[in-house]
Amino acid sequence: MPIVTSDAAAPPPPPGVLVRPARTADVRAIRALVAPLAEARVLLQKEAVAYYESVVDFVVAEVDGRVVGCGAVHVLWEDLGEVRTLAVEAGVVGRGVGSAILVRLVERARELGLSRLFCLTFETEFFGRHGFTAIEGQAVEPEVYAELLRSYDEGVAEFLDLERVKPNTLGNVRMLRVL
Ligand SMILES: CC(=O)SCCNC(=O)CCNC(=O)[C@H](O)C(C)(C)COP(=O)(O)OP(=O)(O)OC[C@H]1O[C@@H](n2cnc3c(N)ncnc32)[C@H](O)[C@@H]1OP(=O)(O)O
Repeated sequence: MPIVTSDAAAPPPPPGVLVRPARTADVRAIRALVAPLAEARVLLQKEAVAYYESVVDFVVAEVDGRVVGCGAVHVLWEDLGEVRTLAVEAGVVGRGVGSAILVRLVERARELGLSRLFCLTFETEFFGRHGFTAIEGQAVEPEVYAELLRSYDEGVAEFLDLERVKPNTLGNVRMLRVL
């Protein structure tokens, strides 16, 4: 399957939708978006402090001044990042908000100098339309894998597919996009 390396075919953000970097004051809204999805085990459950610590990773989508979606790109290694916590309010799905967030995250990944983006998801069609393809096995060399094992981040444990987190990731697909 060919790897998509451009967003030329990506739809523009829908009218009235503003995608912007998150601020600390958005953390409450981000947590409210994530809560039901974490409850349903679609997204990883995290403590409030983890959102403040990673707020610079996040963008939010705003409609009429209200946050209706969020997403983050987390750097894993020199060339590699992970799309995390992509969520759109249930009443707004299917209107292009998720795509607008993901397009912005890909842009952000490129600005950071990343050349590959990983994600772990049930939404394989959505990510597939954005150039991600399913991968088997690890996305990093054994030397980098060994370095990443030193991380305390639960998301990194899931990226590494460690035995202890496998119950959390059951049914998720590992996907990668070359930027
Ligand atoms: C790495 C991770 O974070 S994995 C976790 C991913 N998040 C989740 O699973 C949480 C629950 N799901 C969600 O929050 C959302 O469904 C998301 C984030 C997956 C997608 O967000 P949405 O705003 O619905 O995305 P968007 O509207 O851009 O695209 C969804 C579908 O709607 C359709 N669509 C897009 N724009 C429009 C539009 N303007 N009008 C009608 N339909 C549209 C597209 O065909 C698309 O189909 P696809 O999913 O087969 O590609």
